[in-house]
Amino acid sequence: MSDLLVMRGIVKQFPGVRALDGVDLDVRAGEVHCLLGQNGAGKSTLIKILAGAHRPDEGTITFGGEEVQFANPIAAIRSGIATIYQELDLVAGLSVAENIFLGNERSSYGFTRRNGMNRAAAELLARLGHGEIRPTIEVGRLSAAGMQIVSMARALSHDVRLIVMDEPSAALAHDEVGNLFRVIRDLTQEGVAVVYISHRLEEIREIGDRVTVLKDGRTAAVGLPARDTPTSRVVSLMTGRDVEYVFPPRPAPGAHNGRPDVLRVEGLTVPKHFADVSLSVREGEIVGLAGLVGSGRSEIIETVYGARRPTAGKVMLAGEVVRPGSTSRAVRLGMGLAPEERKAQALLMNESVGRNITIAGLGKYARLGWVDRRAERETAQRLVKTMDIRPPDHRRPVRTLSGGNQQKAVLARWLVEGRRLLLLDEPTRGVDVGARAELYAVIRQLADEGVGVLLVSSEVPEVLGLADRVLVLREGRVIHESDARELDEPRVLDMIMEGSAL
Ligand SMILES: Nc1ncnc2c1ncn2[C@@H]1O[C@H](COP(=O)(O)OP(=O)(O)OP(=O)(O)O)[C@@H](O)[C@H]1O
Repeated sequence: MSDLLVMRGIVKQFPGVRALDGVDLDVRAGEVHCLLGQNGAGKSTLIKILAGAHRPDEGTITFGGEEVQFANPIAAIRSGIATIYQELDLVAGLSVAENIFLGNERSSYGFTRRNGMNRAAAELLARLGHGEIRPTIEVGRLSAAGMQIVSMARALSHDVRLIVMDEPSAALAHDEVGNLFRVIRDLTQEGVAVVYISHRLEEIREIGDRVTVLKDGRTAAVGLPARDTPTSRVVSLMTGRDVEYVFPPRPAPGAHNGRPDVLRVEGLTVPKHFADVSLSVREGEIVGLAGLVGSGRSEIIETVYGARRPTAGKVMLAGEVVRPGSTSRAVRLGMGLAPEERKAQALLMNESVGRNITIAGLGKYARLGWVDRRAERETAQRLVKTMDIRPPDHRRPVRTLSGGNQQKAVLARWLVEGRRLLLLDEPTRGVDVGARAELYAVIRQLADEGVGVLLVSSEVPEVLGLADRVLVLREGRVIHESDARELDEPRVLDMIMEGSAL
């Protein structure tokens, strides 16, 4: 099979960082080519070059046998390359059909009537196996999975031959990932090539044909067979070390019995999201919530934090009632929340990495109205090192960091001492395998120091591997609670999926 895309010697320099230092990539028509690498390895930069969002400083790109240069994203998509980013660039207030044909020349003069556009949109959605999505509804009303399908329909509206997907499964629930894979397989059957970025290695094995590994802006391996390359080899190419998902050792079962509750939640109800949820987290204990997207898991965490008002029930932190609707009181009482939508909810994009880390504890560095800059700086430096944030410079604007490194900055914020309870919503989303292991170790160490942790993750192995105790949620209710060691992945999937099959 001939190569559809050939990238050779791609170099991209940012101020102070050589993000790409001579990268090669070959992609064949009809294959799923996975792009792997640690946070900051250069994956996003490489695909932004393909998408026409960045210009390379050096190197060549050949697409369909011709050398190409993309001046802007429209040029890339018109040549047949579409990119689907994690933060989908859809306009919430426009309809599905309007979004699909946004920026497409067919939208301005191709359709004489709105009906024509809606019909064409319906055809594309049906081709993706999602004929149930109505072209006329507002995109903002769809689920994350639905929006992703609309983005793909938009790509297909341009007759693309290559679709680049940046961590498409990160925002999806387990069953939705299955749907996505079906859509990808149908597309590759038609000869469309897919470049697929993910930090979940088991997915790569399932959907990938070949793998290219980036490390520190260089190609560590080109086009390895996805199914026949041992995971240990892929991981050592990425990290230069032999690590896999390693969970830190846990205290023996029952070790937390008799210790005081940091968090107590009784009969908590937020209509339409969850009902009558009771749970507790003891000092030093990690409690995991397992459930599908939409099971109420993130909403429970937000309500505990005071960001949502329950209609019934109460939340107590170390014996004190947390008043609903007051997140500042929750923070004062010693809660920390790392929310799921980190960029929108948590990061000050134009501020430095250091300030983003120390912001929650700023009161600590202020004396008589002066901020103790040295103490603030030392804390920032220490946490940048602990979390292995790259590049290791706390003065950089956080917006120039790769996605995974931004993630680590948000989590680092809550490692500033003095927290009694950490609420972690998808703490490792977008974080590479090497950093995951470090993050797990940091979370366990905090617990060993007495902090209580309430953890939400879509990755069942993560909940089972890290937590001491697990609560399984289905449709807003707790349907099971036990020691994590008594459960295995198939059993938990069975419990959480049962409801979705109804
Ligand atoms: N606009 C920018 N200005 C300065 N540096 C940047 C910019 N964009 C990216 N970088 C740097 O380039 C390097 C590569 O980042 P990139 O986003 O490509 O990594 P990535 O492999 O996609 O990581 P992740 O898995 O975390 O998404 C990082 O060191 C990052 O900090």
